[in-house]
Amino acid sequence: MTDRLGAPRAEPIFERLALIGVGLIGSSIARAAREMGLARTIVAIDRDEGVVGRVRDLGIADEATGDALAGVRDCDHVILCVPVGACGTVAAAIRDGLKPGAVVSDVGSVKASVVAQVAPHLPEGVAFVPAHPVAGTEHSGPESGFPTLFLNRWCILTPPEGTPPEALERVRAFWTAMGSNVEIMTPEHHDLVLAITSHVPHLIAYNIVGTAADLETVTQSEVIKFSAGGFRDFTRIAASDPTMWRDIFLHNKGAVLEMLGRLNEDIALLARAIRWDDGDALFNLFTRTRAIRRSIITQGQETPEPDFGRRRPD
Ligand SMILES: NC(=O)c1ccc[n+]([C@@H]2O[C@H](COP(=O)([O-])OP(=O)(O)OC[C@H]3O[C@@H](n4cnc5c(N)ncnc54)[C@H](O)[C@@H]3O)[C@@H](O)[C@H]2O)c1
Ligand SMILES: O=C(O)C(=O)C[C@]1(C(=O)O)C=C[C@@H](O)C=C1
Repeated sequence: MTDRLGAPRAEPIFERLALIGVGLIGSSIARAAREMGLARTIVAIDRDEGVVGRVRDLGIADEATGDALAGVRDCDHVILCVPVGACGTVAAAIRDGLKPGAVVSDVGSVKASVVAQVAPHLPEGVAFVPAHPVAGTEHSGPESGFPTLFLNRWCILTPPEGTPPEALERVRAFWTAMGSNVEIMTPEHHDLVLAITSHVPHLIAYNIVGTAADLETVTQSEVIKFSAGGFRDFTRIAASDPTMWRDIFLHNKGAVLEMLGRLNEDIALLARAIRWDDGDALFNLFTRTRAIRRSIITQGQETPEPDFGRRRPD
């Protein structure tokens, strides 16, 4: 048995792993953990009985249940893979089932709010190591997951002060074995960085697709007919799960509004450059942004198309 980096793995990192919420991320973890032998037993938990049935049919976990309290019993690693707005409710529901020494984590796209929601519910002796795999697609549900999702992607950990080092190391080893590069930062810093690199870009995509669809002179059919290049890329992002993204914006309000303020100022500058024929200003900005795109590809954070190994084809 080897991990994603090819290192031999003798023993699982966890005995019993519970994944609560078995959609894109939860099912990808199940597949990767199973493939690499990171847990002896994988328990899949979802409040949607339809999802529980599909997880059983897919055979991606050893056990599948709709009962979170019973599902987490005896688990030494419990990962919340639900929308960020549901993390507090789930933590309260599993509290009495968590065994001493268990390590609780999550995969939420927002960190400060998740820490505030979850930490108060965790009993003494249970460690909390929040995580955010910066990897995903616009698809949802257990069928959309795949084991290489986290390969060469960042996973950001935001451990609260006083987290037992052993718990942190086990979570780090778990994500490293799935192929991620692990970085540690505070929840607040995470939320600020992700506001500009992930959250605001999604808001822009939702906005541009919504505006185009609303335009009276551009009919819906023309939007579909002519959506070839840039607009089509926006529609991929704007197809992302509405519940997940509603929760992200409501739970990272401060940082998103701060970045939007900055963005509005910069858009006003671009409008001014266009109005006054300031070609140099436009050319200089576009040259800088092209260099950023190229450096992202060089660092392996984006794979040139086609790449059906990481991202499912449309
Ligand atoms: N999709 C991405 O690109 C991506 C990337 C990184 C992190 N995340 C984060 O991962 C989490 C899950 O996202 P996803 O894309 O896997 O979502 P998803 O919609 O594919 O799956 C979420 C699952 O959670 C279940 N669920 C919801 N509330 C629940 C509850 N109270 N108890 C038990 N199950 C519940 C749903 O039934 C669903 O099966 C979110 O917090 C999101 O912010 C998503
Ligand atoms: O690639 C995509 O479709 C994504 O939206 C993935 C993406 C991102 O913005 O990069 C979305 C949200 C997650 O928290 C992490 C990753």
